[in-house]
Amino acid sequence: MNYQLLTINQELSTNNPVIDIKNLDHFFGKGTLKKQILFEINLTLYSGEVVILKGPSGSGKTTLLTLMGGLRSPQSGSLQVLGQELVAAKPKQLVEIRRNIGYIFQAHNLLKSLTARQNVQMSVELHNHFSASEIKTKSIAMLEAVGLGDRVDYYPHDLSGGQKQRVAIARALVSHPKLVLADEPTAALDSKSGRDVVDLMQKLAKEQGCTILIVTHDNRILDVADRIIELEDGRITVNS
Ligand SMILES: Nc1ncnc2c1ncn2[C@@H]1O[C@H](COP(=O)(O)OP(=O)(O)OP(=O)(O)O)[C@@H](O)[C@H]1O
Repeated sequence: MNYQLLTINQELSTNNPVIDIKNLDHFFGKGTLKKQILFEINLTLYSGEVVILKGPSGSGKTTLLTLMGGLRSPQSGSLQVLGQELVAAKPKQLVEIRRNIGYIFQAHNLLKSLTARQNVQMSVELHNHFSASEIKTKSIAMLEAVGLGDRVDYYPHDLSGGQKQRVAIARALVSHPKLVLADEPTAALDSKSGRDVVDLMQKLAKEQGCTILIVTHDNRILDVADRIIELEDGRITVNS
């Protein structure tokens, strides 16, 4: 046993929370229509982990994912993303945190009028420290990494569902975010394409050392996870 390596790995996983949530509640609606959706969520995600979030429809998975992604404002408790507190954060701070996160959704959300490369480039252009030629090179390299080196100039309508989702993965990972949030990334795909897509996400996440959280109903992909979290009626019931 290499104890030095073990210690380093332990330090890496315990010292680097990418997400740290404490006593988070969330409500929708106002007055008599006010309804609590999330209850006392406590959850820490560490650097380099692939985590699956599952649970019945309506249990609060997407709500939790959008809170972690700075896509809606958390109301109480504490939610830290990459060391930044999002409870009571200003809209500008949420925008800033979103730059450090890659998002992959069920519908790939590619822009129809842009080629695969241009769709990927858009995400790098948010980071203004790269030159135009660097951005182009990075985008092509990322499309090659997802197996679409021969499709860089194709428009979305000329790509299959699985290929479009691979472009979305390239777009999410091209700027090497520390966190990738994926909401039902395989829902619109057949089982083979779905499998390929999650295998690819896992491989790239491990190569880049980023944390990846996948919300899914798809029991066929559970084995890609280092950890599975289960939500039921807005509460975490499994964290293993
Ligand atoms: N913007 C909103 N306003 C009011 N209620 C909402 C809103 N968004 C979600 N809800 C409610 O919050 C609950 C949790 O929804 P959420 O989409 O987070 O669940 P989910 O586990 O992701 O479900 P699914 O697996 O069906 O996508 C549901 O009862 C839903 O109706």
